[in-house]
Amino acid sequence: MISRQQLIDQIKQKRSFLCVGLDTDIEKIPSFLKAYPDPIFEFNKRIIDATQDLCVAYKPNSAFYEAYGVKGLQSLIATWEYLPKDCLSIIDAKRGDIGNTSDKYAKAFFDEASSGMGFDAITVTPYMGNDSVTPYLAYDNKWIIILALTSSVGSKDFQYLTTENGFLYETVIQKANTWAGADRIMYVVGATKSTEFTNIRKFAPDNFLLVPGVGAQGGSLEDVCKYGMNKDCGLLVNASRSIIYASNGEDFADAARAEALKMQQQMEVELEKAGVI
Ligand SMILES: O=C(O)c1cc(=O)[nH]c(=O)n1[C@@H]1O[C@H](COP(=O)(O)O)[C@@H](O)[C@H]1O
Repeated sequence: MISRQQLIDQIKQKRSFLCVGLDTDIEKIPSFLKAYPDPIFEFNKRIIDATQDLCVAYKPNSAFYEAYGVKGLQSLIATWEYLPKDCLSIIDAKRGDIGNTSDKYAKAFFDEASSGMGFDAITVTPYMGNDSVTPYLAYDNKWIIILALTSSVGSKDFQYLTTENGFLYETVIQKANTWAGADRIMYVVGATKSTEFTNIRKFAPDNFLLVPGVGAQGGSLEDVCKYGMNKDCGLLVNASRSIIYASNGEDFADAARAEALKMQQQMEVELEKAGVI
């Protein structure tokens, strides 16, 4: 379990707010790993070993594991067990359902004694409202990360619809702020929406924002920091494909490290610029 203050301390210590996304695709990992009993875990293990001093969070995306049934879940559990305990562990599951079902999702990803996994945080969709989110908050010291303004092209379909309180994504943030504080809730805001960050900070001045969309999706780290960084940093910037598939040869872990280092160095500059470190 990582508290808000511990996360801030980690960011200052590692001079990084990088989240490495473990979207591990059996079709994309180097073929020599297929000789191992659990190639997906073997890949993740080497990526984690190569990057853990450069990042403060890891985010396995559940779809990449669920796609392979029981074996995929075993790889996910083994990966969770291997994650360094000083890093925030985020399961990117994007769940949302009625209360008694959310209870089971929360148990699946938070309750180690039940499922073998005890992630620190989960991504959730807010569409079903308060009772779909409360079951996760019943777990002390765990985080929920609510989809607010996503990096996807389809974000315009619903998230920019106007309500009496402004855009729908603004209403989502205002409402979710009444469910718990910045010590329990983060919001997902896509890096591809960097100019919107100023607006988002009006509604979520203190919350950490999980920011996917740099790297493969083309978002700008500099712009995200310019418009979205707060006095505690307040950002976790995720990169998945650009780091983990930097090479598909035997040097993949070194190549991942080089990419992560490049991002960490840019982050250090931004943290200094903003006076966080
Ligand atoms: O919740 C997310 O993490 C997420 C939200 C969003 O708006 N956009 C987005 O890309 N993501 C996730 O962030 C990761 C981005 O991966 P890369 O584009 O490879 O860096 C994937 O796991 C996506 O599912």
